[in-house]
Amino acid sequence: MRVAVCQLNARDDRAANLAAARDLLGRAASAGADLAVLPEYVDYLGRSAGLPKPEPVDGEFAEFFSAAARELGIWVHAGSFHEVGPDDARTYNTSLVFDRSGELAATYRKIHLYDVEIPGRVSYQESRSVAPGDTTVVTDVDGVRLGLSICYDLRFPELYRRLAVEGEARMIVVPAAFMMHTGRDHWEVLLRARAIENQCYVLAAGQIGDHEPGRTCFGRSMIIDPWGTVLAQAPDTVGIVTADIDLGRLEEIRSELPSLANRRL
Ligand SMILES: NC(=O)CC(=O)C(=O)O
Repeated sequence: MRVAVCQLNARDDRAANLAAARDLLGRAASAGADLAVLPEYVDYLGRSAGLPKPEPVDGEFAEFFSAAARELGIWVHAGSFHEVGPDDARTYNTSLVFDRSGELAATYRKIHLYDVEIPGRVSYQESRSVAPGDTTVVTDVDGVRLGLSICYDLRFPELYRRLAVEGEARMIVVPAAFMMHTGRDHWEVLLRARAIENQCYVLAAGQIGDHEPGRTCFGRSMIIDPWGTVLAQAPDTVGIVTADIDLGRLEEIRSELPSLANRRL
C-alpha cells in the first residue's frame, strides 16, 4: 500500500482551502497513493469570528471529500473540520475517512484539547470553542488497521497504546496544525516515539506557514516506519510526500523486538 501525507496552508477562505486540498489529493492519486491524509482544520484556519457555520457529519464538507475519494478511486482521510458541536458555543474537531467509493468509513472527534499558555509564545484555549470527543477509532483500509488521532492527541501516549493494542492498528494518522514554537522541538520526537513504542507506521500531515491571526504552523509532514525511521518528510512548502507501507517489515520488527508482546502493564 502506498500512502501520501498532504501539507496545506489553510486560511480564512473555506472555498480556497477545499480547492487546495482537492489539488493535493489529485497529486497523491497521480503519485499512486492508495490512501491520502490531509491536515487538521482543512476547512478553515482563521479568526474565530470569521468561522463559517459548522457542519454536520453528512454536510457539504463530507460530500466534497466523498466525491474526491470516488473520483480519484483512493482512500481519503479528510484531515479535520469544524463539526456542529453539543452546544452553541462549541464545535467538534472531527476527522472523516472515505473509502475508494466515497463511502464514509470512520468518524473521529479530537479527544485532547490544546489548552496551553506559554508566555509570549503560545496562548491557546481550544476547549473554549471545541468540545472533546470520547471515543477511540480504528478502521480498516484495504485490510490494514488504521488508528485515528488529531494533533495535540500526539502528546498522550496512552491513546496510541490503545489504538495499537485494543484496536490492532498497524498505521496511525496524525493530522495536525502543530505550532511552530512547539513543533521545532517536539513534533518529530513525539511522532517517532509513537511509531517505535507502538510498532506502527505513523502518517503525520501538517499545516504549514502563516494563518490568521498570527498563528504559524510547523509543517514537516512525515511518514515514519515502525522502527522509527523517517521514510519521507515534506519540505517547508505546500505539497505531498509518499511512502510504501510494508506489513512484512512491520511483522518482522514486532517479532524480532517484541516490546508490544512483552508489556507487563
Ligand atoms: N496545535 C495543537 O493542537 C498542538 C500543538 O501545537 C502542540 O501540541 O504543541
